[in-house]
Amino acid sequence: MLVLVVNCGSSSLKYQVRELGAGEDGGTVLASGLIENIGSSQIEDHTQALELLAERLEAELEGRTIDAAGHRVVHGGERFSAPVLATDEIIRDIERLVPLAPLHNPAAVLGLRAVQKTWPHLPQVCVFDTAFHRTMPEHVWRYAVPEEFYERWGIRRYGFHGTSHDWVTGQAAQFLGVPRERFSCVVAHLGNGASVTAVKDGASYDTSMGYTPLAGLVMGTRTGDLDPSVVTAVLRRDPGMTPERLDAVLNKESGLRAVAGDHDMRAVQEAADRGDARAELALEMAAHRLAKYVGGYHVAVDGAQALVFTAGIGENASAFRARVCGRLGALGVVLDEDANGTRSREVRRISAPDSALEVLVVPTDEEQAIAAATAALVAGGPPAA
Ligand SMILES: Nc1ncnc2c1ncn2[C@@H]1O[C@H](COP(=O)(O)OP(=O)(O)O)[C@@H](O)[C@H]1O
Ligand SMILES: CC(=O)OP(=O)(O)O
Ligand SMILES: [Mg+2]
Repeated sequence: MLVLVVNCGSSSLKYQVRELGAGEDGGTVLASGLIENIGSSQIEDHTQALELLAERLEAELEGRTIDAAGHRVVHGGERFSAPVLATDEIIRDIERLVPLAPLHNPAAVLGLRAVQKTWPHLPQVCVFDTAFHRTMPEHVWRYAVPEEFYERWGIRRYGFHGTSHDWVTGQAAQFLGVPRERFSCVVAHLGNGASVTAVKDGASYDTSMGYTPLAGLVMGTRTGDLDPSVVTAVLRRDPGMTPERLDAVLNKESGLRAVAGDHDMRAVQEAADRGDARAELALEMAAHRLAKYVGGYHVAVDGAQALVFTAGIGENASAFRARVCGRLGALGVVLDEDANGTRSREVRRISAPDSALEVLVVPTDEEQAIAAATAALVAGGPPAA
């Protein structure tokens, strides 16, 4: 089966075509690419991007046709706890969630509609970032605010990056030879967006992102956790400030970018290595925040068996991993410096034999997980891992 995996951003579209055999997990990649600058004079909208993609695929797939499409949908609200086949009704439901994820969901809706227009009979599957976190207990997902915030506006903690946290948890359990339902760990997904999840008995118990993907860790351009009074204070003091502008500041002009002047971990690490004090401060802030979460989540899951690093920074930034693990001595974490410094695309252990917690690096693969879930739903096969 050929599955097109689509990850729509507001101005970009990432795609992969994967071939999956019967019972195969994620298959092999036949084609992949990125269409950028959607909304510019060359590519007006997502429909036009999909037309361009269809043309590219016709050339790349040499006459073979796509059997299904799987979409990453960031916000599934309370309704979706698993992947679903997209119907008109489902697409309208995702559209209704736009107020909860104004930066992420509109693009997914456009992508679903554009695929529908370009390939009218293609089965489409939605895979939600929030779905994995639907197992969080109420005392974790609640905010201590008046009840009507939740009743009227759905204000609660949802959590994101679930497809990645779920996939990485399965890989880590398998690597350690522990049955997933008896595996507890802390997963740090550190990309441009970053979140950390407490996994208890194989399921999400707590996670650092909340109502939106702004909460939690210090990220490339996002603040992470912040006293909400900062928001009201700035709105009151700056007469030119609006909620929309402040949203943009907190999401796009904060985090590493605000402190170090660059959002990219490679650039920040290089600057710190040259002795740049702001870059060093930014890294200390990011590492301190993450280490606090790891300690808290170790307690929350009654003792994690492993700490797992994934995504662009988690998989590649060995110096940042060392900086974080260096703060976890109280948990008995001991890093194997050589293993940490070795580059690889494989699941691997980077903790020393006497470490109280296993520390692993697991490459994430959201596309593979989306392809597997899509194939499983369309073929009625076994559910994805
Ligand atoms: N070799 C590397 N060393 C340090 N950081 C890296 C390396 N490769 C990628 N990164 C960092 O990973 C981050 C991007 O992560 P990624 O998971 O690709 O992001 P996205 O959320 O956009 O998918 C960037 O901060 C980048 O600097
Ligand atoms: C939900 C989220 O933060 O996604 P990304 O990391 O792709 O920005
Ligand atoms: Mg990512």
